[in-house]
Amino acid sequence: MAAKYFTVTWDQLHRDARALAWRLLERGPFTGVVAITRGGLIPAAVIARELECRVVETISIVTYDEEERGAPKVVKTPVAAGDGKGWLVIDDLVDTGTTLRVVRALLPGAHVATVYAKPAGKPLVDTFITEVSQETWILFPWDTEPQFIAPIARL
Ligand SMILES: O=P(O)(O)OC[C@H]1O[C@H](OP(=O)(O)OP(=O)(O)O)[C@H](O)[C@@H]1O
Ligand SMILES: O=c1[nH]c(=O)c2nc[nH]c2[nH]1
Ligand SMILES: [Mg+2]
Repeated sequence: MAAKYFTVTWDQLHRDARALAWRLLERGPFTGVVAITRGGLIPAAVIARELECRVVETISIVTYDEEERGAPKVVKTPVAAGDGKGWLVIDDLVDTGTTLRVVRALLPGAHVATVYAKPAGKPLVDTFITEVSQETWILFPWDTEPQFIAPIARL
């Protein structure tokens, strides 16, 4: 269990992904976007829309089983992105940097961006929007659902 949780709603994710697109505008234009699946798919769709980029590729690295980290496994490589030069790589977050280390080795020329970043992974990212502490677990809207909670007075 993480020490703290940072809950992200669909609205907030959309707003933060658009803020990232604003920041990336001056770093482009890009030949295409590579989404790191699965977490990078939604921010990549928002950013590709804002940057008017129609070419979207995917790379799939499996590193976590829920909050448990394992050895990173590449289960899909991008077909069209070459060494990444001129391409924009998007992920939802960087935590330890394990996933991005693998991605950077495969696409050394790419510009790498995430919406959220934790301190240990920050050096692996070229552009990000919001930093949270290393002990915080980010809860994304696709992993959560609203539920009843007890009144504060009863906790
Ligand atoms: O910096 P790291 O310590 O490598 O952690 C960050 C990665 O972990 C999560 O992906 P996950 O492996 O859970 O797969 P998913 O995107 O398919 O959920 C997240 O989406 C990042 O890709
Ligand atoms: O949903 C997630 N939240 C996180 O904080 C995290 N770190 C690695 N992988 C993660 N997945
Ligand atoms: Mg991921």
